[in-house]
Amino acid sequence: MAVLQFTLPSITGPRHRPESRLVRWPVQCSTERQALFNRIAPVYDNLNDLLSLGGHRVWKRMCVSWTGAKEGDTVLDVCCGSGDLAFLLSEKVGINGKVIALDFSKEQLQVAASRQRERWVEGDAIDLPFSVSSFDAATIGYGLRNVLNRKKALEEMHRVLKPGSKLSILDFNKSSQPITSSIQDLMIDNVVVPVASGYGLASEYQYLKNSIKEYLTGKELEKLALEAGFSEAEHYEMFAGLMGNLVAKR
Ligand SMILES: C/C(=C\Cc1cc(O)c2ccccc2c1O)CCC[C@H](C)CCC[C@H](C)CCCC(C)C
Ligand SMILES: C[S@@+](CC[C@H](N)C(=O)[O-])C[C@H]1O[C@@H](n2cnc3c(N)ncnc32)[C@H](O)[C@@H]1O
Repeated sequence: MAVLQFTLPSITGPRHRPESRLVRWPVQCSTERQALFNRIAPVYDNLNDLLSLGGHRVWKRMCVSWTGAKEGDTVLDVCCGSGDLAFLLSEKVGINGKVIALDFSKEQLQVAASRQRERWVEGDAIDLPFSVSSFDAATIGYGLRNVLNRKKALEEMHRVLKPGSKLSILDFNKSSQPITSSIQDLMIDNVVVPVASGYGLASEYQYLKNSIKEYLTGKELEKLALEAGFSEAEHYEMFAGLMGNLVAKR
């Protein structure tokens, strides 16, 4: 059985930040969001492992499995961040396949590029620099919620996918069950944000909570995917409804 190991990164970063660096809600513009993910890039992976006790790696494996990606495929990971999903996709497509990973955060891409050889592209999810029907599968993990124009991003992913291929969208689940929503809030308010504040990132992780509140439910995501042109869309809840994954067919 794999032993989960967490390297507790040294607590770095300014404990007190000038007012101008605090993240205000709503984070209305793309540049502010870009800056937020640039700031959290150095500790992003370690905090995800620590705060989810490694659980996010299971949820990401499920996301990739739902794409149906196989040996030799050419696949895309949008909002790739530090590259977790891209690495899992490269396991699926093998040496004969190709993984392209896109993000608009330079810092996140630098972390990813330091880890593996995938093709890393700096770009915007709402204006993908790829031709029509380029990919056999695509993922977007914990990304769509952070994109301002979500429908445009879905339309772009639809455009670059081959007919019949799948898009797998992993994110927090905006639950319609009050108890689930309360547990999510409790974890974020009492664990996630306090731990992040030790790294001077309290307001960045408070943004996380606000963005989940502003996100779409599973049913709303299914509807938006169909409106964006996908022929089928099915949302699956995971981990007692705290996480969710939408699988959309081109
Ligand atoms: C990989 C995960 C979150 C990625 C992520 C997404 C965002 O939009 C952010 C925005 C701003 C700052 C950070 C992020 C961000 O990290 C999911 C796992 C990591 C979560 C931070 C922890 C979630 C904890 C669960 C709500 C409950 C876990 C219970 C149990 C201990 C496993
Ligand atoms: C929470 S991280 C998710 C990273 C990775 N997919 C994972 O599962 O850990 C969200 C990522 O989306 C990127 N992002 C947000 N909006 C974007 C956009 N419009 N275009 C490209 N990347 C974007 C951020 O820079 C960040 O790296």
